[in-house]
Amino acid sequence: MTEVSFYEYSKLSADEKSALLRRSETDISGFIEKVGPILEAVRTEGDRAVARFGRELDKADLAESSIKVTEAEFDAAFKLVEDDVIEAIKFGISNIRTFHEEQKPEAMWLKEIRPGAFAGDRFTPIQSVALYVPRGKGSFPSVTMMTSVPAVVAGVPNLAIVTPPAPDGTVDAATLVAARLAGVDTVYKVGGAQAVAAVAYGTETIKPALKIVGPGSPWVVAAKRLLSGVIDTGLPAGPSEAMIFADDTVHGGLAALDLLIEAEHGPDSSAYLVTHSRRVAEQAIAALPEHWGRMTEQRVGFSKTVLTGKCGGVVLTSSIEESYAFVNAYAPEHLEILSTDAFAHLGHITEAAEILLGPHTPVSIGNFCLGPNAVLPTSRWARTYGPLSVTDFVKRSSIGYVTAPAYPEFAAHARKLALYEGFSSHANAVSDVRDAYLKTKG
Ligand SMILES: NC(=O)c1ccc[n+]([C@@H]2O[C@H](COP(=O)([O-])OP(=O)(O)OC[C@H]3O[C@@H](n4cnc5c(N)ncnc54)[C@H](O)[C@@H]3O)[C@@H](O)[C@H]2O)c1
Ligand SMILES: N[C@H](CO)Cc1c[nH]c[nH+]1
Ligand SMILES: [Zn+2]
Repeated sequence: MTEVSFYEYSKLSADEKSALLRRSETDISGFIEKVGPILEAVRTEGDRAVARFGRELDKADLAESSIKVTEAEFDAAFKLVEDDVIEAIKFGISNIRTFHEEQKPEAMWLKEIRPGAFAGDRFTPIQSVALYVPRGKGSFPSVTMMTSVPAVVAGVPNLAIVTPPAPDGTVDAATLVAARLAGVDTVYKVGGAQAVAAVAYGTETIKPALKIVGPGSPWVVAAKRLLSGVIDTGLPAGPSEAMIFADDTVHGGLAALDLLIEAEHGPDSSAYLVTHSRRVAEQAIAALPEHWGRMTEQRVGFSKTVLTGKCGGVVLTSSIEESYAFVNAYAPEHLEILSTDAFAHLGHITEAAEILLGPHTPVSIGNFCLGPNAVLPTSRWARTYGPLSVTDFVKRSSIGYVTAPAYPEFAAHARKLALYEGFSSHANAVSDVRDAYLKTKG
């Protein structure tokens, strides 16, 4: 008999309520301590350390000379992956591309701020970005699509995927298929903390990048934290998490089915069902054993750990308003609104990285092929970050242009403020000294 964690929200103390908001990743100090030497080894030894950690940590048959995936390996991958999986990858890439092309900002906008004075923004691609594709407790062609497509749409000229090698020294074949179909040709066989260090510092084989994006295990999260002064580490995407919000218009068994989606990623996942309907809560708990009967042993193990532990379970609230409040306080990575009138709830939810509406939009569809990005902020970072997007692959420069007729008014105001702040060169540059130069050509 599996005891799923069950909470009656209104009966919890303030401390118990805040404990529900915790993720397994909240304390990664243990990982930080252990990744320090890995990062230092990669910095000082380069490829030698990358190959050694591949052998030690991934148990991979990896030599320094085989860190970079070859053309022949790409070609072989297309033969290994079944046609219907390749079709599904193409379907996903097509939708993800449509979504991200829509999202791409205009290359430049300019507004006439005052007559004769213009200002705006220009967006240009980041020159090099590394895409982390996990491979520990699963392989992730979907993460390859979700990171590669927006990067290609943004026009990043130097893209490279880093992903852990399998014991036979290969990269997951579907990941290679997805990479090539999305338009990324460089893949390095390196994962975990050593991957973050390799792209931050560069090695003999691996080119350094300005930024790394993509989700990963706490080893990856810890390395990103330590190297955030060396490389831009993008949005914080750690162990997967989801919240299923259900009102009283759906069957609890459906809620349980979807609760298991993200709970099966690993023992460090987080997954809650929140509902004000006791019927839904009870149906969900009762349905879990049948759903577990259709899952692999490994995934049953992971999801049981999550749903019987401190980062998952069923939360019964005393009202729908209390459910909204819990969702917003939790700020989940993925949120499903299970209701026959899902749009009615949407306005009440402000803190969630991805909001999927109605019984036909399970997290699985969002994860693989709907179009929006499934690389999302975890650990309550949805309160300040959004999903990975095209804008993560570009940087913004502001543009300004003041014409001669508009200049005097701006100069007068700028000079006053410069003098007030005590900056004499700032003030001189908008004084009669400039006027004199402007009147002469040399
Ligand atoms: N937020 C998102 O968008 C999103 C998407 C997909 C997956 N995820 C999450 O990403 C994570 C992927 O984790 P994973 O483990 O499957 O793959 P991973 O590639 O992130 O981690 C595996 C790597 O960790 C390193 N490692 C493992 N044990 C180690 C040890 N003892 N010492 C040092 N390094 C060690 C190894 O180098 C290994 O290659 C999961 O938590 C999953 O939930 C998140
Ligand atoms: N749920 C993950 C993001 O948290 C994405 C994913 C890919 N494959 C399966 N799931
Ligand atoms: Zn998932």
